[in-house]
Amino acid sequence: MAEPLLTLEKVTAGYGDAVVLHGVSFELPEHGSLALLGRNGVGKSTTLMTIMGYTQMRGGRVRWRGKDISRVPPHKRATMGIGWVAQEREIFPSLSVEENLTVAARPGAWDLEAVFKMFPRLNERRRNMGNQLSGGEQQMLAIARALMTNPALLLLDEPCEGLAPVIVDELIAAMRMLLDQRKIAIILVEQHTEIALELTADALVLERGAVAHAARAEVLAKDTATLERLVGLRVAATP
Ligand SMILES: Nc1ncnc2c1ncn2[C@@H]1O[C@H](COP(=O)(O)OP(=O)(O)OP(=O)(O)O)[C@@H](O)[C@H]1O
Repeated sequence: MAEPLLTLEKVTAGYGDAVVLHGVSFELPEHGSLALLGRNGVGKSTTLMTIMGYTQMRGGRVRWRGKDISRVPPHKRATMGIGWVAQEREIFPSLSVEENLTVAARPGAWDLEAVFKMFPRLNERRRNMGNQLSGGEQQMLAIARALMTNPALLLLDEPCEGLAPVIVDELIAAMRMLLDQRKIAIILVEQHTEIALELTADALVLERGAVAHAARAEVLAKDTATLERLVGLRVAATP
């Protein structure tokens, strides 16, 4: 079998003395897609931050294409092909849209033309400063900027949070396009459970920093009992 793109092996990690993740294990294949679900505070963002190298590992391993990267610093992981879109978006306020995009760009299929094709709004706003953008435009810019690094894996932390439904639809369309192209792997943390499960191939539900359930996304989407128990939402079953 082909080597997974990313492997977490019994990862225990947290912040200083606070241990948040307790033995988290999963694999993601090249071009795979995984929804990371669970109630507030169960460790979803911490899992993404651990993959990026921003937390303190207490045990276990993070492997990238088989190589142990547990001690590799975040900037090196970025150059290896891991792109992270933080919940806070972290747009540079005093740089233009175009400057925000080119500042971390690396050669590859994703260039200005490609990201503007995916997000035409950003093209219209290319000379605007980061602080002149709406929340939705900032989120598009954050995703586009991560794509400009031409990652093999994109970590998306609640990209639809707090955005108007019309913008959420645009973001969903963009994520679907990304996944359909099957040139990139995605881990998606999303409160909108139905959206996440519709987009991704696989799903993982965390509870108190541990994996409570793993399933194909289409199977979990119909498993309302598990969703109600572990995600806490009353989710309508997909027919
Ligand atoms: N920088 C930090 N320092 C210390 N503790 C933190 C830090 N960030 C998060 N935590 C703690 O880690 C735990 C897991 O938080 P995390 O943000 O990973 O959860 P989450 O599942 O992403 O939830 P949410 O949907 O609320 O973001 C929480 O108890 C939180 O208080």
